[in-house]
Amino acid sequence: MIEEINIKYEKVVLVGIINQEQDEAKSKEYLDELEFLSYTAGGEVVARFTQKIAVPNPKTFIGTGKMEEIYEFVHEHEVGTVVFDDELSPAQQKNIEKILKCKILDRTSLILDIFAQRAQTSYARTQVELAQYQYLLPRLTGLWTHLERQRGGIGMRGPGETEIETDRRIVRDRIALLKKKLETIDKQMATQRGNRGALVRVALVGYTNVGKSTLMNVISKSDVFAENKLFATLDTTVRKVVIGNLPFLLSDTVGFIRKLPTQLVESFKSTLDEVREADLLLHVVDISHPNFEEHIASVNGILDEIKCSDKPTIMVFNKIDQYEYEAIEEDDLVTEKEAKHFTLEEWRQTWMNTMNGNALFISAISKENMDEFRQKVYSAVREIHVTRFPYNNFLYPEIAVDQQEE
Ligand SMILES: Nc1nc2c(ncn2[C@@H]2O[C@H](COP(=O)(O)OP(=O)(O)OP(=O)(O)O)[C@@H](O)[C@H]2O)c(=O)[nH]1
Ligand SMILES: [Mg+2]
Repeated sequence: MIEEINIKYEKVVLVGIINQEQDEAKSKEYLDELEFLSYTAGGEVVARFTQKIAVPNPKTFIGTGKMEEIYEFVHEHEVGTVVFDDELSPAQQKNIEKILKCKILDRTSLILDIFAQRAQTSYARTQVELAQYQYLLPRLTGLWTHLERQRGGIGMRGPGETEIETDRRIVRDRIALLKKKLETIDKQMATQRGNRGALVRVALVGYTNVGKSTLMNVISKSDVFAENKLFATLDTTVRKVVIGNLPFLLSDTVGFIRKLPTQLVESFKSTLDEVREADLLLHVVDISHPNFEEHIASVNGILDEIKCSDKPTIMVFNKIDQYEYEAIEEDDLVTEKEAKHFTLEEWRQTWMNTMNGNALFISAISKENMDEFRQKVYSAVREIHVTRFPYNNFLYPEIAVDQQEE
């Protein structure tokens, strides 16, 4: 018998909405990303459904007609999972499940699922487990328990409610336990970080799949797992890197994403501490991605959330080898120039021009502009170093990095 070696992908259907905040094009981009997320989680997207809806239906998120359409498709094609791009309330999730009679996920639960799949170390697993239980807790409520309890009285005190209460207690206990476990690990990690001594600390941050690990491998000549899936990295890797004559610590960490579940931000506290305690951030951007400006905004939002937006930052625009723009024909006087028509040179003249030279354009894969990258990082690290250790200056006289390389 021939063994089946192909990975079995689950059939998945995506659902998104179009409204004032997200027009058709935006909605498509979000669904593209959701498709990539589904694929990373092991799902093959067989159809997408979108609905123009100003205010989501409080009970079922989308309208009845659209729901019927999805129901028919799902049952005709034996689809097991429907993924919504937006966060569903526990009640909505339950209602939709009843109607569609299949597994219902939203963006948050999908991301949590990927994290769960990819968590390697017991530390990462504990963090993910905590986030999952926090997501689960409000969803343990029976749909009507809230109302029932308010009404109380005869016939409303059933075993159902008690069961839910017991379940909830178990989950709460588990959450408390996991939090304690993480606290202990956090303390250990803080000590470890403290033991790393006086070296300047640099952290790679950025949207998922932009090439942080690849860049880490290139500059530290290490071998960090990189692949074309989302959230390849969950644990932080720290390497000592020497550029010119200057040693510093470089950490590669979990990538960010639009609407990163808050439960994850919270439980990945220690992983993110690496970013919080860094002296310098290298914000890596995939400039070949049509949505890269929005990615930057998402990352900045999370940096803000973890109080890191004031840190010295170098913007590293990666994947220039893959950058493409749409040319406007010279005799085309109608098409208005937008972001997708910019050449790299034109991009440099936009807001990037106001970054005081703290914007770099590289390719970690084809190693373009790596000398400029090294020189820039070297200068920034050196500046932090000599400010911190003014008497140590003589150890590191300024040098031109490229002359020192191999
Ligand atoms: N064309 C091109 N591809 C690149 C470049 N840098 C990285 N990649 C590819 O982009 C994909 C993602 O790279 P990673 O290094 O895993 O990205 P990451 O930012 O660490 O991703 P997460 O850990 O998931 O957050 C891989 O397939 C890399 O080969 C580049 O400069 N050019
Ligand atoms: Mg990575």
